[in-house]
Amino acid sequence: MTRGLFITFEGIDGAGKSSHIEALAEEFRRAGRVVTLTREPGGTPLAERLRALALHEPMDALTEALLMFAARRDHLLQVIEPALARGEVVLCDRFTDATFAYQGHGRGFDLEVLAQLERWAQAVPALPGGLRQPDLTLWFDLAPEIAAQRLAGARVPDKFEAQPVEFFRRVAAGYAARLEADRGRFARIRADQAREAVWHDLLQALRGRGWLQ
Ligand SMILES: Nc1ncnc2c1ncn2[C@@H]1O[C@H](COP(=O)(O)OP(=O)(O)OP(=O)(O)O)[C@@H](O)[C@H]1O
Ligand SMILES: Cc1cn([C@H]2C[C@H](O)[C@@H](COP(=O)(O)O)O2)c(=O)[nH]c1=O
Repeated sequence: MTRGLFITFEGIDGAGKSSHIEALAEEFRRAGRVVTLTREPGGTPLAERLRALALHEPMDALTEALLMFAARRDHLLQVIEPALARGEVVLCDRFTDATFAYQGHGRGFDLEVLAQLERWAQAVPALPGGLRQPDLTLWFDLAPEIAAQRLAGARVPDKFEAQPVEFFRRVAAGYAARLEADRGRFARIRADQAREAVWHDLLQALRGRGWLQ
């Protein structure tokens, strides 16, 4: 059976992830793969309810992190693991790198505690190493000032989108640190380019791994 693939999309709000995720799903379908397109926080009825709380209710950073990981555990067990077991391509708009970037670097919450929560929430005993991680993370790297311009007036901002540019500088630095710690898993996409160039680079990252022709 074809091996499942778990690909995550990451970046600050407004970096351009959603603009490309459906196109990549279509590209995989053209290549004969079944695709599960999903997002975090969310992806199951329970996780979507937790998302509504996390994105709109004021709370401290630990509560926020616990909600993210609770939503993730449900999503992993209900959606991601079954899809990977069926040999599907799972494209997920954000995953645990977002928790390290937003709750860790953005809010300043303890990275070691996040790492422990990650070990519990992503435990899949059948896997070598026992922990589910993405096969590839596409990091849309964009300056917070440009992202803010792109989002200005586009929609009513949620709790995170309403944060000042300094918050997103810390979040972006968090993503850069995650890439440095695990270079093999990440592809950095320069998101300040025109859409066509971003799409080209994204496809190259997939082709370079032999996952698309
Ligand atoms: N390469 C690009 N050049 C200019 N504008 C872009 C580009 N890519 C996306 N945009 C625009 O920027 C805005 C944000 O894009 P998009 O919603 O895809 O970002 P996102 O990373 O998914 O954001 P969020 O995480 O907040 O949902 C949209 O208005 C989109 O049309
Ligand atoms: C998974 C995850 C997400 N967030 C934040 C990041 C975004 O501001 C929102 C999700 O909105 P999107 O439009 O779907 O990108 O949630 C977070 O702070 N921590 C996380 O783990």
